[in-house]
Amino acid sequence: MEKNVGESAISNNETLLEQLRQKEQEQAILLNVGSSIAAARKREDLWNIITRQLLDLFGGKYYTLCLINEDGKTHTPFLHSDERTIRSRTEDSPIIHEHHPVEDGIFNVAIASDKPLIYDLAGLIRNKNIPAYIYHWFNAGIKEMLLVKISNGNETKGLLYFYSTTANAFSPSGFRLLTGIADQLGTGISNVLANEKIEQQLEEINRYKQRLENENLYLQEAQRNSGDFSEILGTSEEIQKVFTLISKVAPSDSTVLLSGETGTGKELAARAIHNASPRSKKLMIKLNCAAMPPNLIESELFGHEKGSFTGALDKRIGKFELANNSTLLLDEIGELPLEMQAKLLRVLQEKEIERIGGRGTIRVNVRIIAATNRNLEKEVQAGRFRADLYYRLNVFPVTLPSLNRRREDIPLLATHFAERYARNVGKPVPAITPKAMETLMEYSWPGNIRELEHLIERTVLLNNGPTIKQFYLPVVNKTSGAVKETGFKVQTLEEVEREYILKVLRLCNGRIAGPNGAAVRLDLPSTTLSSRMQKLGIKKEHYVKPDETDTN
Ligand SMILES: Nc1ncnc2c1ncn2[C@@H]1O[C@H](COP(=O)(O)OP(=O)(O)OP(=O)(O)O)[C@@H](O)[C@H]1O
Repeated sequence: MEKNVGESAISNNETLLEQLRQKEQEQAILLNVGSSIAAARKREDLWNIITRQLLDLFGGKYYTLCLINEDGKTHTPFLHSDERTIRSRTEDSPIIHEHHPVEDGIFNVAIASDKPLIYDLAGLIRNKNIPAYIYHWFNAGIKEMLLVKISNGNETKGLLYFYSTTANAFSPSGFRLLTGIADQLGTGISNVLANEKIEQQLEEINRYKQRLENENLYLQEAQRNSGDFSEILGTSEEIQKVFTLISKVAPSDSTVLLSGETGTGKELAARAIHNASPRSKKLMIKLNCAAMPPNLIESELFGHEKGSFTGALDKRIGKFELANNSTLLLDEIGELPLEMQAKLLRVLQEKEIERIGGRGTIRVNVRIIAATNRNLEKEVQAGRFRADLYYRLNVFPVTLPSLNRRREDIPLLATHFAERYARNVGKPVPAITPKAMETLMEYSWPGNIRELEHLIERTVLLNNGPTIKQFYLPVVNKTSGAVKETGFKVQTLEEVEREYILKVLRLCNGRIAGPNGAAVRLDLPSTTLSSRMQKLGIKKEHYVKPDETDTN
């Protein structure tokens, strides 16, 4: 009897010792895993801890860690085993599903329980209304599932599921350790989420910084260009009429519609109006309606909120907002797609804009100057331009004369450009001989002042000596302005480039950007192609048949 008492005392001691050892072991594990969790800053750190340490420790093969969403009604996988390693006969992977209901008969039960729960899957699927993911796991050969609630203090964050391919893999003896680790995971997850938020905010700040830098560059560029446009030259009666109109309209807030052939100085006139207006302290903002795909014009004009459409990675301030209390030049207004015409009209009427994806309207005070080389009246008759928008823009029309109609200004302009470009390249200013000037006077100037300017720039660069004796102009029939049939026509590189771009544009059905656009064929960024086209005076009507213009 005594011996028995002694034996049971020994065995009691051994049990106590065993329990003590187990507790010490658990504490060592808790300490080890706990310090790894405390050091975790990124999601992948936690993924590594669960995948490499916890699965083995508790006898699981796969796991999913789901967090309750802000709505409190759904949960979403936050971390899970590598999906490629899970082979299930159900094609539909529950892991990739974004939202699962909390009240699914399993999740809600497990988060309400103080202890971890073990489920036998074969038994579970005999019940009705079992969530789809249980079938998925069953089909992947899962026999048992262990669930433990994840909390941070009093806040229930979610649930950790362990899955085992063998029966009786999980044991309640590990519950104390598992609960301890789950608590640490709760804190670890909160840290990682806070860190992710900080990184996201930093990224956002960097993007804003980048955007501000871009806007700053744009403004600096506009400022630089405005220096070039400060003077409209000409003494002809035609240009004097324009001066009078500009000086009359400039001080007001009236909308101005500038028309005239390409290169006649519409943008220059717009800058002159702005510079002579009370808004001149602010920069004039310009949007070229033809130089970008129609779907981008809206966001260029009105801006967009981050994520408002695919590709809207950032919030963007539109030109209307940038031009607040200043002037907005809508260049090539005749190219504006009909749908955008309606939106522009609304803004002009309401004087408020709404960013794409924005929640409210923003009041703006913008003076509009529109420019076009199309005959807008004809465009209205052809149904390509809204009559109501035309009347709203045509408050104060100013037509810039073609160079043909102000030939007497050619010597003044040619001398001015020769001076400017010689100074630019550090050469002495060349004089233009009367004979050379005569050839300029005889030419038809389809590209107007821009063409004259480019010719002089080229000539100044190539010219040696103190005088320009000759200009290399396309050979034209003086009366008809047509090129002579000489078999071979010497063309400037710029003309060849112009023709070649036009050919490619026609080949691409007038498309500039996009996979089938001319920019791709020419291996150029579409913005570069658009600015080349602008420099070369290439207009839409040069490469799109009139009946196609509004569909392009
Ligand atoms: N009267 C002028 N005096 C001096 N330079 C001028 C004059 N008119 C135009 N220019 C010059 O000619 C070039 C073309 O002018 P601008 O860009 O204003 O023409 P545009 O009519 O707006 O052309 P587009 O319709 O092709 O946009 C510019 O470099 C400008 O400096």
